[in-house]
Order: sequence, then C-alpha cells, then structure tokens
Amino acid sequence: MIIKIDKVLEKLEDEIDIIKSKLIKTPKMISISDNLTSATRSYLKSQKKIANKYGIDFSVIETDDIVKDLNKYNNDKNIDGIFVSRPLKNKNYQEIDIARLLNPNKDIEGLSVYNMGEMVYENEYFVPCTAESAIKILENCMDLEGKNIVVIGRSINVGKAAAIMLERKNRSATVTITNSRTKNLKELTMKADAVIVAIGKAEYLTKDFIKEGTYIIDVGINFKNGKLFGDVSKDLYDKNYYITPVPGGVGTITSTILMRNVFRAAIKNIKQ
Ligand SMILES: Nc1nc(=O)c2c([nH]1)NC[C@@H]1CN(c3ccc(C(=O)N[C@@H](CCC(=O)O)C(=O)O)cc3)C=[N+]21
Repeated sequence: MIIKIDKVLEKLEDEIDIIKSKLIKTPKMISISDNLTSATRSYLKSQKKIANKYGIDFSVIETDDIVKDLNKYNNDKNIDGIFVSRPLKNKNYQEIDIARLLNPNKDIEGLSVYNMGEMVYENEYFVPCTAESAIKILENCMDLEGKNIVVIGRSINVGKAAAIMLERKNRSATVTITNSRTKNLKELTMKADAVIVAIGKAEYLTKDFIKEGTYIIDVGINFKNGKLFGDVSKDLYDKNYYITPVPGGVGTITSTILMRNVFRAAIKNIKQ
C-alpha cells in the first residue's frame, strides 16, 4: 500500500502561507552546481517546478568553483537561500569545506556545520531537508515514541540526520542505524516498526527483509537507463506494507521543505 503524502504537504503549505503573508518581497533562491548528474537534474527540475508554484525567484548557477561563488553569494543581500548540489565534481573541495563556508542564514538545506550542530542540540530550524521529509511523513503515520526504527544508510544528510532527529526527546524513537558492514540487517529490519531506506541502490529492499505491516520510507533516487527507481522493490507495493512511492513521495516533500526554508531564510534576511 502506498503512503499518501497530501496531509504532510497541506501542513507545509499552511506554514508557507503564514510566512508569505509577512513578506513584502519575492524570496530568491539559487541552486549552485558543478556537477549536473541525472539525480541532480531531477532535483533541480523538481525545485524549479515547486519554486514557481510558491512564487519564489529561482535560478540555477553552473560553476566550476563553488567556493568562489559562495564567497560572492553568501553576502549578497538579494539572495535569501542557497542550495549547493552534491556530489561535488571539483575534488579540490570536500563537502565539509562547503558545510563550513555556507552562510547558515541562507542554508536552506540545513547542511552547514552550524545548523547541523543546532540539530544535535535538538534545536531544529534549518535541518537536512531530506531527513526532515522522511520524518514528517513517518510522524504523520505513527506516534514515534518507543517505536523501533531502522535507518539503512548513514549519510550525513539523510541516515545520520534522521537518526539524530528521531531519537531526540520530543520523539523518543529507538533508532538503529545500519551501514554496508552491518552483519544481521535482516534480523534488525524484521523487528522494525518502520524502516527508512537511504542507501542509493535501486530496488534493494525486498520483501524478505520486512514483516507485513511495516512502514517503509523510501528515500532512494536511482537512475537506471534513464528510469527512476527507489531503494525499495516495487514487488512490495501491492502487498501488506506501507510504502512511500518514488517518484511522488519523499522527493516531493523534500522539495517543498526546501521552499519553506527559502521563506524562513527570507524572514531571517529582513531581520539582519
Ligand atoms: N545537496 C544535495 N542535496 C540533495 O538532496 C541532492 C543533491 N544534492 N543532489 C542530487 C540528489 C537527488 N535528489 C533528488 C531529490 C528529489 C527529487 C524529486 O523530487 N524527484 C521527483 C521526480 C522528478 C522526476 O521525475 O525527474 C519525485 O521524486 O517525485 C529528485 C532528486 C536530491 N539530491
């Protein structure tokens, strides 16, 4: 069974409406990329569509020197929010360099060192938006307190961030983060109330990992021969599991959260 995301979307739209009513100018975001992979193109397409929907001035900037560009745009008053695509092509920079450099007030994806630190202190404002998306969808399905949640994948922006936000005091889920070296993955996933899968392997999760009735949040965006697949096998869709679809699931909410964050950044920009 497919998990519907319309309630989560409605709540985000309400939040956007409230912020919008406080703004007098059109918020502006830029997406900077030195590496237009298929996954990045897909995200940028989604960003453009959703930015238009909410009245955000959106542009893509292609560059081969992200650090140079960030030094310029970080202090540009006309720009409210900045997105930097990953993975980076320019190997002179590490992701942590970008995370240290990006102006935290414009960090709509919540990946800067400052905002990640705030998240660990359980203060969520700009948090990694893909992880926030997965959590918002899951919270709409169940009360998380005391639930066993298995997170497959330990990436900074999804697995790690989702785990930290799930176990914080006002959610109090019991979280297991797994990785490619985990020995007894099936034993863990079989006991889970919910599984968040973010490993970037097309249709990796099959039904022998999961007991019926489990909630599955599919974060995967995998392009194979130009076609989009999630991390969950489509064999599970018509069975007794609850699954977020790809496309039209986590990705849609992620893009909407990114836009909500542009509005938040625009408010911060006024106050500066
Ligand atoms: N700094 C950074 N953060 C990211 O989160 C990031 C990134 N770089 N680089 C690329 C990947 C890929 N990614 C997608 C997210 C949503 C959709 C999405 O919304 N896709 C639509 C489908 C669009 C289509 O059909 O092409 C959907 O799922 O409904 C796609 C791709 C985020 N990534």
